[in-house]
Amino acid sequence: MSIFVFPWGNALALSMLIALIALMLWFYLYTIKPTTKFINGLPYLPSPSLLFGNLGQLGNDHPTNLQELSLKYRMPVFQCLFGNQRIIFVNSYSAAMDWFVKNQTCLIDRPLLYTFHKLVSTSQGLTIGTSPWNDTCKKRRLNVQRYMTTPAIQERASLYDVESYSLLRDLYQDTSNGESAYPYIYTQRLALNFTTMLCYATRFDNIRTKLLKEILEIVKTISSFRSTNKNLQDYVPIMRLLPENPRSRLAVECSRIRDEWLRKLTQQALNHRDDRVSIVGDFAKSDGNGRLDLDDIKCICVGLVSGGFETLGSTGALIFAQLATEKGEEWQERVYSDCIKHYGSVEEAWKQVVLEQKSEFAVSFIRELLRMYAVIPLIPARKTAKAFQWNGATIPEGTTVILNAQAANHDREHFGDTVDEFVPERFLYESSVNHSPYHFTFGAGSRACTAVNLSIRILYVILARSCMLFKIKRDASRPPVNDYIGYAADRSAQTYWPKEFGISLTPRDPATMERCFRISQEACAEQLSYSYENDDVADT
Ligand code: HEM
Repeated sequence: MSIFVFPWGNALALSMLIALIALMLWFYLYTIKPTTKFINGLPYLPSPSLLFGNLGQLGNDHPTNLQELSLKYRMPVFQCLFGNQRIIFVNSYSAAMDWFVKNQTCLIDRPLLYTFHKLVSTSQGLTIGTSPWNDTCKKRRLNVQRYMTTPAIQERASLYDVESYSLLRDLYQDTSNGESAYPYIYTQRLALNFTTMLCYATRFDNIRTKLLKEILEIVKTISSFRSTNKNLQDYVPIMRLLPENPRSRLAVECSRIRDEWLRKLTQQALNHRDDRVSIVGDFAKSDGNGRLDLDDIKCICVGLVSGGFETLGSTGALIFAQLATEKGEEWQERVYSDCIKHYGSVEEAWKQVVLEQKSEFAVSFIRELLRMYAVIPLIPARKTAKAFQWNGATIPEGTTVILNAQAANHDREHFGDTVDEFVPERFLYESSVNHSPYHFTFGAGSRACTAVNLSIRILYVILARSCMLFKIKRDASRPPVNDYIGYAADRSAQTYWPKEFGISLTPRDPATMERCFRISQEACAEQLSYSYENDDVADT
């Protein structure tokens, strides 16, 4: 018998029906209805599912699948749905120029992400790279530029010196017993030290320091919260309501640990404000009357450390992955002879490469390395700050746009048939590709990486100094993977790092190596003494 025959039953059924409709409406509005409208006139990815949008078509490797779909449907730019979020992907060199260079003022903003911005970044505030465009972000970005100018880079030449020396010293020591080493951990330390020296005047001399390991782990985990395919809760809101979301718990825990070591490093820099040069020290000496307050400085520093260390660490290791190929032996000789030609002798080259990038071949090699491996293949999302027209479509304000740098860097129409090969001479001669932007690995336009020149300089120093002193050999039992897709250890990460491989370093001439090492030891005695391990205030 049906309940509908009783008057009270009718009321109950009606309430239940209303509740059900309200629930469905809420469900639709909260988790299914796209956050922004379909953009007329802009191509789109077909067949989105109700709950996940087009995410199901992108598998584990978003950049490569987006690149393939763009080629398959002949759409360099398309809109698609990630859960209920509409996102535009830009996948070719010329479209990247149109969107991110020509229309850069329209793309100056960044969207907020649920996991990264609501869970991870609550305590330290937003870094430059993750902040929407506002007066605070503008002020911080302008201040960071002060440390990235050509004179500022020259002034901090000792940083390139001390870190490249320590890298080669340890790689040599750890492989001189006939063993091979995976250079990534060494280049990670170089990158981390580089940024912690800049910000806090502290470095890690011992590659096995516990805090160093902890930092490397935490920063990697934190950056994974910005990856497009590890954070379903960013795009499918219903996931946020699940009671035990392990990703969210991990996010909160990581941010707590990070705050703790940042507090230690900041304290250490404050303690050394009078005897060491650092961004935190600069601020402290100005007695807080400068244009930045302590919150600004903390945010700038955490942004520089996290922005710099993974990208630079990965690209640095990829130098060795290329030098350890068969052709790499020839390239080592070429860097060596080009440096001798320009600098005169090994010792002179060792001293001068931190000040001048005279070897055109080494510069072209680094550019090609950056083009080949976009270590952040999907550039962190931008948001349109104002509407603009593209190919007849109006792109409204508030739209999320992501540049697929991997696809743009491997655009056959722009780079020709050798696009997927590593050609270190590519940017050496007059050619249709030898102009800025050479590639999109640093992003482009108004929110491009602030540290392009500084990064190229340190990569140049690593390459030149390695080839001046050593012959780099691969471990045949664990050779590097060099293709631009297969090289990445985890294709679902936001920043890629190379799969494990082994190299060893054999000195070209042991006596010259010793002399060059001594030159750096003496020139950088002070910086070497800034080691975290030596500092008794480390754990205060
Ligand atoms: C090989 C090395 C590096 C690569 C490939 C790289 C790549 C990138 C990319 C792709 C972006 C986003 C750009 C965009 O949205 O268009 C970025 C932003 C940024 N990077 Fe780098 N980066 C590197 C090194 C560094 C270093 C060493 C530092 C600091 C010392 C740094 C600091 C920053 C900052 C502060 C931003 C935020 C810019 C903004 O949003 O306004 N980067 N980087």
